[in-house]
Amino acid sequence: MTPGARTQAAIDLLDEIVAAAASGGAAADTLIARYFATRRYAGSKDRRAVRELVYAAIRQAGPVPPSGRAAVLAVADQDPAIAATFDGTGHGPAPITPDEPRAEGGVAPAWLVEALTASGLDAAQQAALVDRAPLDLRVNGLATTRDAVLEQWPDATVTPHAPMGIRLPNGTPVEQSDLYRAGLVEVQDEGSQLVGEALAAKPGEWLVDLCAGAGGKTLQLAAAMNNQGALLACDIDRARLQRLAPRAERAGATIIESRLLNPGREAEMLSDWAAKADGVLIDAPCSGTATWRRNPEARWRLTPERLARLGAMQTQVLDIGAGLVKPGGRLVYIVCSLLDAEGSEQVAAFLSRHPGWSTAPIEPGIGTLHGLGQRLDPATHGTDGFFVACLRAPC
Ligand SMILES: C[S@@+](CC[C@H](N)C(=O)[O-])C[C@H]1O[C@@H](n2cnc3c(N)ncnc32)[C@H](O)[C@@H]1O
Repeated sequence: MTPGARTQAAIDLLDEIVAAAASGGAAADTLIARYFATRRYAGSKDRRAVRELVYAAIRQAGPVPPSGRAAVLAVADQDPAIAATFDGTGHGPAPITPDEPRAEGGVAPAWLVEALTASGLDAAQQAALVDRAPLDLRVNGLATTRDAVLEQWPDATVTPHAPMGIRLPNGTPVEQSDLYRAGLVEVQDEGSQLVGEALAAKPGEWLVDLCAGAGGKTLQLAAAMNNQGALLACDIDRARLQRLAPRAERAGATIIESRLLNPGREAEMLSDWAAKADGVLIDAPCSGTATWRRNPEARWRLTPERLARLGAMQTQVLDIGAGLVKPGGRLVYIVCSLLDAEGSEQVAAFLSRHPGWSTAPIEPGIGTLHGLGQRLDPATHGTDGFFVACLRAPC
């Protein structure tokens, strides 16, 4: 592809991404993969260049841009090499005309910036939410040690905070490596590893991962439990939960039972675990405001109405989880969002609904104390952002 054709491809893709954000359609990564699946003439360098330009344009535009062209023009204003490709030749975009609209810059739409500011994030912390994320892996303690992996993977370095974390250069084809295939490592952001440790899982315990998804944190819990005890992984999303079994097999995690829950019937379907768990992990559905580094167009999809719906889901999973915890047991609540409405305020509301419950310290501490929990954020800790709180049931 010529440089101009690559720019036009980015514009076309951004038009699709903007439309998908408005209609709740496919994610940017999926749209990019589909686009190239039907354009075999595009080589790997073309694909990389188009992808980079698409993501640069997404990161640059705080509010939803009016068009793909406006989004790329905003990048071209900062990058003369991109601006030069608007020459109207071949398959390239038409020349830039005076006063063409540009995508508005910024971190996010104005209402979200306001909510982030009210949640205590300064301008630098907000800007870092749309930085590029590193490629972090968790070493599977059931199968090996971090030192052994570091020896076999010369490109890897240790992550600064998580005891089993390693970092690789972005773009490393992890899933094609022998170490990954043998179950010695899992892709997991360092922040996710740190908050997964907040439950302080121990061998022999009975634990529930209530919102297990594809099991990223379930596998971490199984490793911390050294495959001893009972570990129940639940979710209402069949497709996600189905991905756990092959991952568990690869990782050699043998104590996991997975259970698909019917929305609205969760407590009934978990009645055999009522008041039995030593600990419950709730990695709740949330807006993902603190993982924009990985899918920056998510900030174009969030609306106040969706945020309110997510809040109702968080309240619901917290109440379901509380019913599973034995007297004196613990519940760890996690969201990958830095909005107080999804974090500390949810915990405060939980405490007012559940007399006798209290917050408990997380040892060792994670990140920065914030409200009724602790927080990690990309600017301060170099990880994805998380809010995490530990709650103790009355005895
Ligand atoms: C943040 S994701 C979990 C990610 C996962 N823990 C991990 O580490 O990869 C939140 C999950 O909560 C699930 N969820 C939403 N409502 C639920 C409910 N009522 N009961 C159980 N899971 C629910 C969603 O399907 C989603 O998979």
